[in-house]
Amino acid sequence: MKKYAVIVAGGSGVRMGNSVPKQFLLLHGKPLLWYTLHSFLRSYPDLQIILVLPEDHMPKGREVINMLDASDRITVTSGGKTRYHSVRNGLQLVPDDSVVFVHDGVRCLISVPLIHRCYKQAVEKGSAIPAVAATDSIRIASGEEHHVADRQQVRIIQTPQTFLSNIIKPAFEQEYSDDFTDEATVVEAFGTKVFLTEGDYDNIKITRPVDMMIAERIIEERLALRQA
Ligand SMILES: Nc1ccn([C@@H]2O[C@H](COP(=O)(O)OP(=O)(O)OP(=O)(O)O)[C@@H](O)[C@H]2O)c(=O)n1
Ligand SMILES: C[C@](O)(CO)[C@H](O)COP(=O)(O)O
Repeated sequence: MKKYAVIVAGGSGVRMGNSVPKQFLLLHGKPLLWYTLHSFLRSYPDLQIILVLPEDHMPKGREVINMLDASDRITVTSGGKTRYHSVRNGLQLVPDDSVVFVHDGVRCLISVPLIHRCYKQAVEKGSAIPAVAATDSIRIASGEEHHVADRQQVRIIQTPQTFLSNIIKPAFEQEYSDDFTDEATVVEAFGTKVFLTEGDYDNIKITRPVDMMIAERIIEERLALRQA
């Protein structure tokens, strides 16, 4: 099977509150997006990347690609109004008969074993949606009202959400809905069941400044382990 990763890095990072979009912020001296691309490039030698970038930050994105010396494996396209539109732009460049990983550019701690697990399950079942169990108490709230939910039943959803191309590409031809928070919701709305797989607690999405501190620490630990 051909392997394609659509890495969406077309957002502006409002919640991070920095004038530079968070995907270009430095972690241990390298842009956050560098780590994401590096892990996917390492995962399979025959994997191609479609990198979705903000229209007005293309040169910054190209700088990151040049740092990786893998321009023959990375194709760039521009982002859309929402994450859904950015994913759709990326998918247009994915050929049929492929396995497609859709991954947040800002989940920079993605591990190669997780990428392999998603690939294997997507080939077997058509999809692999990484998920981890909730570790906090959970309440469902509506205005002033709220009630406790059984956290054993709650899963926190991550990326790379991985699909056979003949499942995900037609699903993204649907009209956009605000309910589309990830690829799983789009594919389900199209009438196809999706399958979860074990995610990874380190695979956090860098959303707010505190996430940068956590990621910096995890990267330092990984480097120390490699040097030991
Ligand atoms: N129009 C958009 C919005 C988001 N993303 C990407 O989707 C991933 C997850 O989104 P999120 O964390 O929400 O990123 P931002 O939209 O940049 O952040 P915020 O919502 O705080 O503005 C990020 O890699 C982001 O760059 C994208 O490609 N195109
Ligand atoms: C796709 C996702 O990363 C799964 O957890 C998440 O839904 C993206 O969230 P966003 O903050 O709305 O972009």
